[in-house]
Amino acid sequence: MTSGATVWLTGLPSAGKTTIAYELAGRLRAEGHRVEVLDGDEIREFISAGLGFSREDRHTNVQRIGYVAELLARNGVKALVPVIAPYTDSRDAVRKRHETNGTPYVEVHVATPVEVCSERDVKGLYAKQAAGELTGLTGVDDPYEEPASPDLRIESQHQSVQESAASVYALLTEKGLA
Ligand SMILES: Nc1ncnc2c1ncn2[C@@H]1O[C@H](COP(=O)(O)OS(=O)(=O)O)[C@@H](OP(=O)(O)O)[C@H]1O
Ligand SMILES: Nc1ncnc2c1ncn2[C@@H]1O[C@H](COP(=O)(O)OP(=O)(O)O)[C@@H](O)[C@H]1O
Repeated sequence: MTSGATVWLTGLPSAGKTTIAYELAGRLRAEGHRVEVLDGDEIREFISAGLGFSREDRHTNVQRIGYVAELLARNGVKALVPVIAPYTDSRDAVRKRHETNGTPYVEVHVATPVEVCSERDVKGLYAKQAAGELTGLTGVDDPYEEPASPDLRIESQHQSVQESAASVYALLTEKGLA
C-alpha cells in the first residue's frame, strides 16, 4: 500500500486552495494513488452542519476535518484539505494529532494576496463584504494568521494552476509520499 498523507491547503477565500486540490487529486489518481478531497463547503453541509464562522466554530470545524483526514491518511489515502483554517493554534493541533499517530502531514500555504483574491472573488464574498451584506470575512474583517513555516508556500498569482499543483506534487515526491 502506498503511504497516506494529509495535505492541508490553507489560505484566503479565492486563493486557489480548491482548484489546486482537485488538480493535484487528478494527477495522483492517474498514478494509482487513493485520494480524497475534503472540500470545506461539503464538510460544512454534512459533518460541520450548523457551525458558523466564529473563532470557536472555525476551530471546531478544523479539528473535525483534521480528525477525518488523519483517519484517511493513516489508511493509505492522500487526504487533500482545501480549508481556510485561519488560526495557528487550530492548524498546530491538527499537525500534532498527525505527529502523535506517526501520520505524514504537509502544510501548504496558498499565499495569494488579498487584493488578487478579492478580484477573483469566486463566490462573490468580497463584494458582499464591501456592500455591507456580510461581516467576518477572512482576510478582510476577520483574522487570517499566516503560517510561519509552511512546508510549501504557493504564489498562485504568478503561476498556472498546473504549475501550482506540480509544486505540491514535487514536494510529495521529495518526501517519498508520491
Ligand atoms: N465569513 C466568512 N469567512 C470565510 N469564508 C466564508 C465566510 N462565509 C462563507 N465563507 C465560505 O465558507 C468557506 C470557508 O469555510 P472553511 O470551512 O474552509 O473555513 S474555516 O477553516 O472554518 O474558517 C469559504 O470557502 P473558500 O472560498 O473555498 O475558502 C467561503 O466560501
Ligand atoms: N495558480 C493558480 N492556482 C489556483 N487557482 C488559480 C491559479 N491561478 C488562477 N487561479 C484561479 O483562482 C480561483 C481560485 O478559486 P478557488 O480554488 O475556489 O479558491 P479557494 O478554494 O481558495 O476559495 C479559480 O478561479 C482558479 O482558476
